[in-house]
Amino acid sequence: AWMDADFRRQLSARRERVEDAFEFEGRKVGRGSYGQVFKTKPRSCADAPAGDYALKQIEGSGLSMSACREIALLRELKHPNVISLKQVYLAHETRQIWLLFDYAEHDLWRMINFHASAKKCNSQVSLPPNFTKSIMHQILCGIHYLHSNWVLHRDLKPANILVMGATSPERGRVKIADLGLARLFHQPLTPLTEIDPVVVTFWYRAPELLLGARHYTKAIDLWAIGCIMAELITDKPLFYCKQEEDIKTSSPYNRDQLERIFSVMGFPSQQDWRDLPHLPKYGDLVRNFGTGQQYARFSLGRHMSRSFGMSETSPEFRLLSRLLAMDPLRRPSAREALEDRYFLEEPRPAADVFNGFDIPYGKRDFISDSSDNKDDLARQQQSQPVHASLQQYQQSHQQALLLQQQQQQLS
Ligand SMILES: Cc1ccc(-n2nc(C(C)(C)C)cc2NC(=O)NCCCN2CCOCC2)cc1
Repeated sequence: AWMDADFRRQLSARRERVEDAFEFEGRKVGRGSYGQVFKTKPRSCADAPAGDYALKQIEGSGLSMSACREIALLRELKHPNVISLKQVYLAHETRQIWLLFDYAEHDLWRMINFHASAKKCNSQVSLPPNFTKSIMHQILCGIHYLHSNWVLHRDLKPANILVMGATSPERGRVKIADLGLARLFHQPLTPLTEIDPVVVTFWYRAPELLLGARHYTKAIDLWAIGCIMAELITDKPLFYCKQEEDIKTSSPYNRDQLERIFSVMGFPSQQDWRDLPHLPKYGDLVRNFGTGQQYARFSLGRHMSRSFGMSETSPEFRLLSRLLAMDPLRRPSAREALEDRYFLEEPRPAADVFNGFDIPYGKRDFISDSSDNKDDLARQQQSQPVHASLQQYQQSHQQALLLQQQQQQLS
């Protein structure tokens, strides 16, 4: 061996083992094709500051391409709105790779589901008036940082927008992450189902990708941010489209998803999107949709005003319609979006998206090893039964109100 045995033994004896430094048995919060994630705290002997951490055990062994990319990428990036890699552990015996992150208790997927369920049971959950604006501002700050470092996200969706919990010093701060399928190739045409059987959603995919665009662009990330903004406002995925169980087609062209986009946005005319006819799947588009006359009366303004009473002249709507321009060349850059009037007028975006309000969401569930992957994943994506966390929230909220009244009587 190139390293003499005695020296190797010394190194191995001194190397900090992840299981010696952290306690994570039975505290798995995530699992997918990319690996598994545990919620953990440092043991007293570890030199990590107190607090919650996320330990990601990378799938497979040795320095796989995806492990290499994640480590190389994350160690270069440092921004308050981007997940930060704290430490890398290499377990030599098992050739396992562990990544240590600050733990994020919440994510937009679970938060939006919580509000959607609360609406269904007619329970009001009070949120600060600048909630959506604060989240949007921090997503755009994070994406502006990534794009200025020529990093494209490629898979922005609510599940990848994390928010720090009440016990974190960064309470209510957005952290952009990528929990999803560790894509082996960065071509948008790789059928994701080859990598992971979990059904992927196309709800956040820009129209040019669905029409065969061969390369990801910054504008593709901005489209997804527009979809997330609409979902924060309405608690519903804007381009919700039922998913076929197993997506057989490896083609990027997804007729149902395009149909949903057109029934919200209307059909793009020549002057709306000059380059449309040059896209690879334009032939399929014409074959399936003709001249799109049947969508003539649809528009985003009509959709948002009819279903959510949003005024087409409000700054909120104007930013949304800029982000959701069908022609990628007409979408704003992250910087241009941050300079939009929406962020300059009251109420201003806040550093803590909860603005000091009680955080109503439950903690992440731990997933056990017993049940098989699919159920796990379904349950893992389920938030804690809403009524439970809703009751907890209402009780703590009632107590807070009662306390406030007593204090007022006293003062
Ligand atoms: C192959 C691959 C996979 C992921 C990445 N990746 N990329 C990013 C961006 C946001 C910088 C683009 C973040 C990650 N990794 C990641 O979020 N990791 C998961 C962090 C786990 N959370 C930490 C906070 O608490 C909840 C769990 C890169 C390459």
